[in-house]
Amino acid sequence: MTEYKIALVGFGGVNRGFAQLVADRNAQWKESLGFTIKIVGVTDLFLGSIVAKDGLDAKQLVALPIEKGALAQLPGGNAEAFNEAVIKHSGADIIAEATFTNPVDGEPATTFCRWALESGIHVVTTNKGPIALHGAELKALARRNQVAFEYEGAVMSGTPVIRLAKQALAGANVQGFEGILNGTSNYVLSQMKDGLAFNDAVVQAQQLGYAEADPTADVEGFDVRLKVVILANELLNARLNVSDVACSGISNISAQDIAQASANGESWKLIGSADREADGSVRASVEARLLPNSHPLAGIAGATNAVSFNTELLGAVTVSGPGAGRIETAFALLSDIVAIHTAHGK
Ligand SMILES: NC(=O)c1ccc[n+]([C@@H]2O[C@H](COP(=O)([O-])OP(=O)(O)OC[C@H]3O[C@@H](n4cnc5c(N)ncnc54)[C@H](O)[C@@H]3O)[C@@H](O)[C@H]2O)c1
Ligand SMILES: N[C@@H](CCO)C(=O)O
Repeated sequence: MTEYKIALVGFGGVNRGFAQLVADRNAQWKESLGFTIKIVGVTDLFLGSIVAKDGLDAKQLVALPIEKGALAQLPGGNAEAFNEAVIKHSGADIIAEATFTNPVDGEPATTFCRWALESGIHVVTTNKGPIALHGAELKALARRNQVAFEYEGAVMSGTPVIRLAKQALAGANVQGFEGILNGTSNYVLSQMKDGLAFNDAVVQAQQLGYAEADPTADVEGFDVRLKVVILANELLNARLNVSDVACSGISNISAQDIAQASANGESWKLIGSADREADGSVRASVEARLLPNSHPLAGIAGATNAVSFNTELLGAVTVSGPGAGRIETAFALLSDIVAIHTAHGK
């Protein structure tokens, strides 16, 4: 029986959700997935850090109060976040990286991924920054060190669109995609349709664990822009940079605009899209669009996301599912570990 030793880098909503899954389901995974998980380290800027080579009690971690330096309350814990020591020296086989997404330079998460990969440790991450901004370099580093770099949760949370499009649609020739790729902004638009004010809807999305640390990234389209870059580079072999993608958000859509759209049988949606052009180049954008209610993406409500892949052989293939949420995104980390087990497991 394989036991994976995991260190959690960032212990906010997603990695706490992952600890919750371990607490509730580890015994079940032994039967259904053929492995179990031992959490051997946690490090978080706010909570501190801890290493326990014999394993930490996942239930105890889930119950940890969200207080500055809280990990110091556990035996052997420290109020300081010794990120490098936890990543390199906790004895982990896999690092689960879930710190803040930095849409500007992807740091410090990219450095965390480099430390792990250079040390021969697999990385699973839900952080969009390292992949959108440094994906090619990190994938090459993983290959050189014969370890995995997996990031299914970076796009559409627990809904497995990256693997689905790369593996199950291989040969169908994806030519482009359009989708609702941000749970927070879609939640805000849905709540505004039901009469809630923009700012109150953003606060609700934060409370539900959907929003980025700075929700400007959600409502101004920056988060979708990272996801468009990730999907276009993965599926269309594009080499897009963030600056190649024209980007605007939903903050200028008023309650009146939404009411007017409803009266006309239309809905506002924040759409990220990319298409291969006749000359082989890829054009991508993020913008709010007014869709007729008959459009397949118009009825996608709340934090649900959906993406429609335009394929040469099948036409449109549309996938919809959770686009944000703590447990939903923690599931993506589990699916990455399953992929590692399939490719590298004994
Ligand atoms: N929440 C979601 O629905 C969701 C979905 C998909 C992807 N993501 C991505 O997953 C990541 C984690 O999301 P979350 O909701 O858990 O965020 P969060 O804000 O709840 O948690 C992030 C944690 O990282 C810690 N952190 C930040 N910088 C750090 C550093 N330099 N060193 C150590 N710890 C640091 C913070 O203290 C915080 O506890 C983000 O990159 C987010 O964009 C989140
Ligand atoms: N803040 C992001 C999390 C998922 O990447 C969203 O709302 O979609």
